[in-house]
Amino acid sequence: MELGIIGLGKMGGNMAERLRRGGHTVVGYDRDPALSDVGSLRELAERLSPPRAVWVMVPAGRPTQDTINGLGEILDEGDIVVDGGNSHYVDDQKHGEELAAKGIGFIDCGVSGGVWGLENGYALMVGGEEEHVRRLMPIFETLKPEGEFGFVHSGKVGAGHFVKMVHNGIEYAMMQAFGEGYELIEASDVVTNVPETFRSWQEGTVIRSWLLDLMNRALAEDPELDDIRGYANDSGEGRWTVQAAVDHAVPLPAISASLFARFASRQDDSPAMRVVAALRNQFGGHAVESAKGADSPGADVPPPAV
Ligand SMILES: NC(=O)c1ccc[n+]([C@@H]2O[C@H](COP(=O)([O-])OP(=O)(O)OC[C@H]3O[C@@H](n4cnc5c(N)ncnc54)[C@H](O)[C@@H]3O)[C@@H](O)[C@H]2O)c1
Ligand SMILES: O=C(O)[C@H](O)[C@@H](O)[C@H](O)[C@H](O)COP(=O)(O)O
Repeated sequence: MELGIIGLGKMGGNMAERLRRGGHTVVGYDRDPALSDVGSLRELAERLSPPRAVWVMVPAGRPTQDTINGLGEILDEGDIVVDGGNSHYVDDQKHGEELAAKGIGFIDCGVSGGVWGLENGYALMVGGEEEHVRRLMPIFETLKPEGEFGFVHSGKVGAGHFVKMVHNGIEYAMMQAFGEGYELIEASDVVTNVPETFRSWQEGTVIRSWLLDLMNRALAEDPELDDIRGYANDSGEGRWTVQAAVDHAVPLPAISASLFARFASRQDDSPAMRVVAALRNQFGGHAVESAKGADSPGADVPPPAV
């Protein structure tokens, strides 16, 4: 079938390629003219035959909002917009209502698989009306991995991005667990072959997984991960997961801790731990380390024996 794709970066570019390989006709628009097939959103719409389907694959927030506003002006009744970016599910409900007022359908689609999706397929988590999802099925079939799994129509508008958000929350906690296990094994004086240990876990263990495979790939490239600073960014999904947990009063200790660990990774020094150190010093005379490097007067006590 015909599809317009807006945003031809790491994800949209590969998705367009996978769809073309699958026999679909794709017209792509990107604000970067070097990537774009057409010069404007309007030209993209004109190149498609009605009823049209347009897939938005740009960063969440303002770029997605602007694109959906633009499409709302250009598309006609009966057309469908899919938001495949990592948008917040609460934005979907607004986008769905705005487009529905013009007779334009809206589907939110959480996409997983990263830059590997071109070859492996993309896991798709879809929210929207049954009739709209059915129309886009040829596209979903080509994008998803081969086989039984990798596609779900999770519910109404917002459901796709809600489950993608939770998927990413789980992703945060799993990565954090691998990271903490790595740090502890590295700290031990009995384990001498750290990369080999992680490699061995790829088969037979309870924790074998794609993330573990990717960790081994990274360790094969840089066995001590010396070239990477321990600084982890986030693009919103973990925060939204924790916010949703608060809204639903659902305890999420592991995912919350993994989100906060990322925030901690961005600090050169911890104001909170300066307070802890200052208070230990105040009540117990315990030594503090000077920000300038020298120890303060006062002897620390060893931790109690266990
Ligand atoms: N990278 C991943 O692993 C991954 C996986 C799943 C979902 N996502 C989501 O997919 C979306 C795209 O991610 P990406 O990794 O391809 O990002 P990217 O930065 O590689 O590509 C984004 C593209 O969108 C274009 N763009 C930005 N604003 C635009 C606008 N207003 N109009 C037209 N084009 C515009 C940029 O020029 C760029 O080419 C994001 O929402 C992201 O969160 C990313
Ligand atoms: O399932 C996936 O393919 C990834 O989760 C993907 O969505 C992306 O890599 C995240 O945007 C990273 O999210 P953070 O920037 O929040 O780590």
